[in-house]
Amino acid sequence: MFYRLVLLHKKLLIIATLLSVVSALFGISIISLVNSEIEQVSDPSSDAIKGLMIFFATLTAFLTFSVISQYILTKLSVQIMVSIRENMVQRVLSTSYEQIEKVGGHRIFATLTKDIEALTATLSAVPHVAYNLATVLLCFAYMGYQSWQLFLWVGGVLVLAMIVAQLLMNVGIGRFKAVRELDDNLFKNFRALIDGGKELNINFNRKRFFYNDVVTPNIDQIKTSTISAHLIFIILSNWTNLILFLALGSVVFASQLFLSGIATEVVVSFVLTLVYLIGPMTVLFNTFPVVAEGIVSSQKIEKLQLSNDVLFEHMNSTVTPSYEWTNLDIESVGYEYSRDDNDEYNFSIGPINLSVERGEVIFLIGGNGCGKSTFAKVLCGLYTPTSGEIRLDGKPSTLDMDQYRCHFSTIFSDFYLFDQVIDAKGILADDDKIRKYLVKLKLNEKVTVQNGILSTTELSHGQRKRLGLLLSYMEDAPIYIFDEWAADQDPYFRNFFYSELLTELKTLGKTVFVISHDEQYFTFSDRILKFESGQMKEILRPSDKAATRESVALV
Ligand SMILES: Nc1ncnc2c1ncn2[C@@H]1O[C@H](COP(=O)(O)OP(=O)(O)OP(=O)(O)O)[C@@H](O)[C@H]1O
Repeated sequence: MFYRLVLLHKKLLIIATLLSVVSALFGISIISLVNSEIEQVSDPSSDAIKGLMIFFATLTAFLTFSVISQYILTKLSVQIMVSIRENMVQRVLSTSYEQIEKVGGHRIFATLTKDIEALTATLSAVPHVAYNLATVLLCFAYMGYQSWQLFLWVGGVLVLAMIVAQLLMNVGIGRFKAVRELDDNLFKNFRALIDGGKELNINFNRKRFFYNDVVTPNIDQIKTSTISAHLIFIILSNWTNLILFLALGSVVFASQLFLSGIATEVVVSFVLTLVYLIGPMTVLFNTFPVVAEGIVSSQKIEKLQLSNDVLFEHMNSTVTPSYEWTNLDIESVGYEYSRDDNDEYNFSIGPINLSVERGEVIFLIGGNGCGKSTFAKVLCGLYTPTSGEIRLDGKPSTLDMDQYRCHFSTIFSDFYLFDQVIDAKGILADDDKIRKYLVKLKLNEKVTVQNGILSTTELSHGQRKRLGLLLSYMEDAPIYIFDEWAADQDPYFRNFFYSELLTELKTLGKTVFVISHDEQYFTFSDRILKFESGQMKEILRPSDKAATRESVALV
């Protein structure tokens, strides 16, 4: 990812780096100029005015190129941040629901906040590193040009420093990795803090336990690990500073003790260059922790196994369902939840065989945990079958999942309510049509709509579900899945759902799957599929004359 993002911005990066090199060249020229002026201090024939003018001209050029390159670098940082954000949102959107569920929302959330920030900081540091590295390399070249013997001496000291620095860097990265793992847990706790607000507020003992025994130890661990990680980089930074001074001292002493043939001007020039180098070298050393955190974040992002399919060309087109479909065939379909290392048991459904025709109203029934919702998620393409095949008019669902999924509109029990109402074309729906359904669902006194945007979604649970129904209705999909929609509705709306809405949808030619425990309404189904421990069998409806004893004991 790191490499890909650098490539994406290579043009600006190259321009910024080239300007940085030019600016660094002017920096070196200033040193060289000062150096030659020192040599002429005792020479009365020297033209100091001319020297001064060149000095100011060089200063101006140095300032101009520095400002321009820094401006481009800042622009680059912002662009990098924008593209990391876009890239991550695209990757999450391209990732299957299955994988997101498996990874866990808190980890994705931690990545969307923490890792994006860390990666942005690292990538933004790349040009600064390039700028300072260019300065350092040019200074080295300048020193090498002045005296290769003295340069070898300085180089040896610096290589030694770099080997130790690399070892320290590896330890630091390891410690940042440990911190990052703890951060995942912190985000999980943050989520509990918000989502569990009711439970925490009502029960003081839980609140105390959550604070003292869950959150505080987590935060303390992060504190200790972060300090220990930064300690490594403090040691690293001081070590490299020390080495620079050591190089400075060694130039002075080595030129006296071992390399006595070297001219004083050359030694002075080396000292001046090394002093000048303290600035760029300090910047480079200070970016070590930033780079380390970026590396850890980049590895963390890859570990989430988000989709790399971020080619969103088709984002500009709409997928359209076939309203005239005739056959939905579910052939030997099975699904098994993937097992975690600490899972002793994992649930599976199937093999399921079923053939559905357009316009059928099918009830899915069975006790808690028998696999109804799991089947519904497989049916609408949120989960990919682990065995068997689903075909719509003979076309396997896996050929084009987005195309297949667009045939469904769903309301699961943990549904999310968007405040933008969109129609079948994926554009904001017509206000008058929305208002008609707000009235029908008795929400018109609570919610208004303007340009397809609902005024509020802050409603009671039952009302929110009704609003969910409105959104689903406006999507105008050929197939609907309602997962215990009526469970928390009052008798009026429960009756409305089974006796009016289902009939209306059927009349419109829609196919409806209803997960239900409401036995008294089973007569509104065309077919009933009963689930038991992941297995499905079709049973007769209670109203059927030929009903068997089994059809009476439905759940
Ligand atoms: N995300 C998941 N990861 C792993 N296993 C899961 C997951 N969701 C559900 N399960 C397993 O699948 C089983 C069936 O769950 P499912 O939600 O399909 O039941 P259900 O029939 O819809 O139940 P209910 O009537 O209570 O809604 C659960 O008992 C659980 O063991």
